[in-house]
Amino acid sequence: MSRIEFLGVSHHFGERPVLHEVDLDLVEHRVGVVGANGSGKSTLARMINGLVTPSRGQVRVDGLDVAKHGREVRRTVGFVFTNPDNQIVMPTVAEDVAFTLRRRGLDKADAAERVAHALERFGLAQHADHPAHRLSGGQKQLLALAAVLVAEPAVVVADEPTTLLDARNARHIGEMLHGMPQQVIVITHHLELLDGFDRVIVMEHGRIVADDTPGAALGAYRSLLA
Ligand SMILES: Nc1ncnc2c1ncn2[C@@H]1O[C@H](COP(=O)(O)OP(=O)(O)OP(=O)(O)O)[C@@H](O)[C@H]1O
Repeated sequence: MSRIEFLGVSHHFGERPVLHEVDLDLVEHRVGVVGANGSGKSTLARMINGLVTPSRGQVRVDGLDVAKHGREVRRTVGFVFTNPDNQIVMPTVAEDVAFTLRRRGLDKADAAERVAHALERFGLAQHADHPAHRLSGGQKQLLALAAVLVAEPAVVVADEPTTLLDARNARHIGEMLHGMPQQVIVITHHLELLDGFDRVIVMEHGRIVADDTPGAALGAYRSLLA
């Protein structure tokens, strides 16, 4: 597994403080992050691959300061957004999955094989040449995940990947995330997604208020919500 460290991380957007002195050392296979709306989860997640740079402190991935080595870190950390429409950039399903690989300079035959394998794995093979925007919401989320995973990142950060999905597709994406060999960091309001995870972090007002096994952490979170 990779090692993701937050060292004294604070953040503010303009005048608004969003994270306060966060210290974390994440080495587990599956880590969940929960918390009320606006508690700072997405900001925390985005710092892992440099989409947000902390106002103070440092985030490191395998010892590399994300603020200084963003490009290198993004080869290790794949990011799945809540809304797949923000992530789909090419006209067809296969082209979208191939896009990351093309940017990495893979030769055509090698890339085509990896794309075919990714589409197969995510049940999208029969849609390879279809327009990506015509897929259903669940299929789009699968496409977004396939497009990230085809590059074989060591870490996948997924920010509320099931929020837009119906229960069946949410379960499917949940199973995918759970079964992946990669280190997975999942931000979610769907607490059942975190069953069997190794560690769950609870955030409130930009602070970590619980950090434990899913049972204990989610118990603490439910008490907070009550
Ligand atoms: N780019 C931005 N500019 C200004 N404020 C922002 C920006 N992004 C987030 N915020 C603010 O930072 C705070 C934390 O937002 P964040 O998205 O990290 O929370 P969250 O826990 O992921 O919330 P949710 O569960 O609603 O997605 C919120 O008050 C939000 O309005």
